[in-house]
Amino acid sequence: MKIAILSRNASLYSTIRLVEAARARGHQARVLDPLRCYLRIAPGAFEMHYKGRVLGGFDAVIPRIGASIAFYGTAVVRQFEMMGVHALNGSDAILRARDKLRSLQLLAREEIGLPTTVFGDNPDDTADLLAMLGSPPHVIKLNEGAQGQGVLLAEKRSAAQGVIEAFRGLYANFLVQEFIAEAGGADLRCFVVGGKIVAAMQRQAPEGEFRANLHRGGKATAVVLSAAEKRIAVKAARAIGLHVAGVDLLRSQRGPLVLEVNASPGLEGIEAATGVDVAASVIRHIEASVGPLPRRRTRPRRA
Ligand SMILES: Nc1ncnc2c1ncn2[C@@H]1O[C@H](COP(=O)(O)OP(=O)(O)OP(=O)(O)O)[C@@H](O)[C@H]1O
Ligand SMILES: [Mg+2]
Ligand SMILES: [Mg+2]
Repeated sequence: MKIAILSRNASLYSTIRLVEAARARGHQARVLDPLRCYLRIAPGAFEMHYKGRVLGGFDAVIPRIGASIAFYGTAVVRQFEMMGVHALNGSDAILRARDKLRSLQLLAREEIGLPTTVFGDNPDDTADLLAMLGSPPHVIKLNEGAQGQGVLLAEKRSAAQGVIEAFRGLYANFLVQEFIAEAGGADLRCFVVGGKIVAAMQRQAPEGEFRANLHRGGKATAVVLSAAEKRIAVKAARAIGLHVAGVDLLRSQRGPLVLEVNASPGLEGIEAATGVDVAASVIRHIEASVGPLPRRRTRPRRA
């Protein structure tokens, strides 16, 4: 197979590992900066160029689309899809995952456990909005944040109100959630590939911090998931429509709760903590999805 890896940085651990795993399994792999892919759209004809040259002949594309380039990056993934190239994660699913509010609505529809969440616009409604959630502490998070940035804990109602006012002043979209105190600053990152958990780690926040993200100083260890945790992680990835997903769970008194579903989960932390060759399982999944070669679609697939 000829596989395109859409990544802004060819020297990132995740990108390097995907290239290695693809080549080790006999495929061609090429890293493309999504912002250097440009598109031509005409009736029934989709074309893409890269740094002055025509791009073509790819069987599959692995999108690694960071939060800051979601609009452009998913347009490129969509163009690949229109050209009949198999996308590991589809453009629509990536956009769903990027929007935490939309993701939580989709998860709740499937009756998947999650921290109760509220969302509102008008300052006149803030008091009632917080009352809908129950007593503090509350977690306030930017709708499109990542790496724990823009996730805050408000111990008191007045603090929550202050943060909400500040976010509104910046025209930022944010959610307010119940704080799951019994998680004790730990979360579970479940790596789902093709409807199966291939690796899982527990991340523990450092002393005095409630966010378990590795970028916030969290420490990762391999973890054995319960049957219920496996089930909910796989179900959450499916509800968002992602073939590869990093599902974040909290262990709570009422069972596992999904925090979010990430469309481009990092490989470094999880491979280091678990010793699992996650990159190889991603490539194996693409092989199974694309099927035996040679086989090239010549007509655009319907969106
Ligand atoms: N409602 C909550 N109750 C308790 N802890 C929470 C809650 N929401 C978030 N956290 C903690 O904060 C961390 C970051 O939250 P979340 O995963 O929603 O944000 P993110 O910035 O998208 O993270 P990522 O880098 O994994 O994409 C979680 O991993 C968890 O440790
Ligand atoms: Mg996230
Ligand atoms: Mg997270």
